[in-house]
Amino acid sequence: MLNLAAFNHQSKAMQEQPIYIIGAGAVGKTLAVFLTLAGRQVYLLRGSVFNAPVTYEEMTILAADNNKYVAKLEIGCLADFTRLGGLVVLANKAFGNQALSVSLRGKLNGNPLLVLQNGLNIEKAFLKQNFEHIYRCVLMLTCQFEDPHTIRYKPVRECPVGIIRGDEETLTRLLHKIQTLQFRFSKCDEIQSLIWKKVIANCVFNSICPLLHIDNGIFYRNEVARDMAKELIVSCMTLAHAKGIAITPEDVFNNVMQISQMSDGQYISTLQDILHHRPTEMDALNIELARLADEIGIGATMKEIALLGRLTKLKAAINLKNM
Ligand SMILES: NC(=O)C1=CN([C@@H]2O[C@H](COP(=O)(O)OP(=O)(O)OC[C@H]3O[C@@H](n4cnc5c(N)ncnc54)[C@H](OP(=O)(O)O)[C@@H]3O)[C@@H](O)[C@H]2O)C=CC1
Ligand SMILES: CC(C)(CO)C(=O)C(=O)O
Repeated sequence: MLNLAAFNHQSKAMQEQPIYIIGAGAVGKTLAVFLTLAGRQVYLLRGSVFNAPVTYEEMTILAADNNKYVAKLEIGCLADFTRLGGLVVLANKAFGNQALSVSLRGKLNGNPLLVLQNGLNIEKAFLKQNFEHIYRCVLMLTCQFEDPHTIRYKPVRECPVGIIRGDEETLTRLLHKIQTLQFRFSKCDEIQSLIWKKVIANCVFNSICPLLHIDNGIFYRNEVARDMAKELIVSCMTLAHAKGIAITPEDVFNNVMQISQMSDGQYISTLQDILHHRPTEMDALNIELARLADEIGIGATMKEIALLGRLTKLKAAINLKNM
């Protein structure tokens, strides 16, 4: 049974602790601005750099309601802390998780880790390192740099958060801690099906949009693109069902259409990566789904998903070489 006095005491303690956001990119900076303006103590830490001097940046978030949210952010590194005394939020690229699971080991002291990244099985490294509290958020928003100090932010809807390893009480407390009016989170009991729904949506968006060099609204505006999305979604169902994930193609398609409409004009994160000559997260999207299908002998069902993933990776690699 829930001990209310103890819960309230721990909630108050967590409210007073800082929040550490790892990954000073579009999502990390957007969240840091909203939390700072809501009065939380926030440390934004570089994900790809372990040790460097602290810097200060004024960031402006342009929201969908045309309001501007401005805050000064302090940006440091993991080496500045021997211990992280509060909630740790991962807003770095998921391919950095293996190395981060090693540099974060021993620094969390039982504090929760909240993963804000796209992809399937991205929590694996932290599970292997026996992190006690791992929570996963499915991001339903877009953040895009307009210039180095301005980010255009379009939320789609509340971002669900569920337990990978941990407990309900900690989840409730951490949601309370990171909730703001502009960057909304909600508690979710079935996080695995939402992860799969989003990953399949990402397989469609994060390959087709970069390959066409077009914004997210294409599926909402164009019938041919919409039909392609439907075909790709249907092709993922055999794998999802074989993995015990109870989702329907209609669920995923509606998700794609909602994201497409709400983020019309924004570029998908993978296209932003390619345009900035950065590596992509394809290995945790199309390539991971194709790998899982191969593993259980149904690789043929994922041929198109795999090919789109490989083409997107190739486009990113060519762009990296042409820097
Ligand atoms: N932008 C968007 O609209 C959306 C993004 N997402 C997801 O959110 C996550 C963050 O994306 P976003 O903010 O757009 O990405 P950005 O590239 O803007 O920022 C990610 C940050 O990750 C860090 N990073 C890069 N490489 C490594 C590495 N090898 N090891 C550790 N850290 C690394 C860098 O941090 P630093 O500079 O601090 O070193 C970088 O600033 C991704 O998983 C993305 O898929 C999901 C939905 C929408
Ligand atoms: C599909 C979308 C826009 C939703 O948040 C996304 O995940 C991305 O930009 O990578």
